[in-house]
Amino acid sequence: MTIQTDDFAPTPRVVSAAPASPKEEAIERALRPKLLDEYVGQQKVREQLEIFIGAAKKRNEALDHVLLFGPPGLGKTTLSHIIAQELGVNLRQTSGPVLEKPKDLAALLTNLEANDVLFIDEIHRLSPVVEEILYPALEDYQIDIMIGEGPAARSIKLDLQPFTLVGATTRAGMLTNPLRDRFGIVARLEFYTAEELGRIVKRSAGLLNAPMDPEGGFEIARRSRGTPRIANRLLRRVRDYAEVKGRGTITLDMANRALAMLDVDPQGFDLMDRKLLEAVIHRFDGGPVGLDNIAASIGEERDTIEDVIEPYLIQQGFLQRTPRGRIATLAAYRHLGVAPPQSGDHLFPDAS
Ligand SMILES: Nc1ncnc2c1ncn2[C@@H]1O[C@H](COP(=O)(O)OP(=O)(O)OP(=O)(O)O)[C@@H](O)[C@H]1O
Ligand SMILES: [Mg+2]
Repeated sequence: MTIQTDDFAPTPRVVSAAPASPKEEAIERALRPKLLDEYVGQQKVREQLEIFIGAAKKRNEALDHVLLFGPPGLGKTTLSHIIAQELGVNLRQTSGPVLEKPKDLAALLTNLEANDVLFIDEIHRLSPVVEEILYPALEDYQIDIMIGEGPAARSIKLDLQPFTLVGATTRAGMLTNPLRDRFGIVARLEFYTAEELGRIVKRSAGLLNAPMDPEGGFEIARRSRGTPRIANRLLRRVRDYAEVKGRGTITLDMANRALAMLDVDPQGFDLMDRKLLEAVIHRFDGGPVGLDNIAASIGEERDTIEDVIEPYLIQQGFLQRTPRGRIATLAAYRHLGVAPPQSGDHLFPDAS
């Protein structure tokens, strides 16, 4: 397999978890594991799916509907493809914002073959009218559609083939209850450990024919914000760097220098992460501060902060989410080399 490398074209955020360009999406597809066995990490989710998929196949039934949620780049789309592949059925793919009208969804549903997988990305963005026809489809494999217009309009019931809906969202909290209740399997994807990302980087380097020594690979893994998409992206950047500035092999030294150039710090934080922590510490005295104030202060969308930037900072213990707002922890002060305030009461909101 030959895969084009990225050049040094600047992207808005090198550790942004969203795919940067159509070109990057093509590379991602090439690096995507195809089978459950190749899917690294997420052990609990993998074990569950293995059992449920095995059982569904044995009974020749459709798998229960699956909801996948977690921050961008953790492998939701990848997993949806794997589910269809392991079931040995077709995958039809769409997304919440694309399905504008009930008939868009009806067309997809009526074309499904028995036990197929319908993947709806960003399912929290389905419009209410579309969501409405999804309910009976999920429950009874039936849809009600309107034929004709005005006084002559009437509703007819159509039977569907049994199918599996795989829904993906970065925010399970934004799903309506009736929709969430219709998923039999709910899988929350977690950030990956450095060791798991190390395995992903090693596999990708192999597919890209990029020579890499283990220390170089581990450094990339360690600084990838727990996210496979970022690991694969940093790998390609470091590979470019090693080709131009070194002898082509990704070594620890090459990784360190390339990552410094890309402003990815030893913790794996980039400029946006540091900007956020700095704002909370310097402009809001360490917090608590509300999301909207942080958003205004650093010039980012509230949603981006909530979906993309803060989950990792929170998981790593640099930021805390409290009912009164976000708080920078002692780890954040230390990381930025700022002396924590003398009275550290607000760092421990529960103690007051
Ligand atoms: N468990 C994994 N093992 C190996 N590679 C993975 C794994 N999960 C994700 N990847 C890699 O990371 C890339 C991004 O994953 P994917 O597109 O599935 O993320 P996503 O959760 O759908 O993101 P988004 O929320 O932006 O849609 C994939 O192309 C794949 O190469
Ligand atoms: Mg996706």
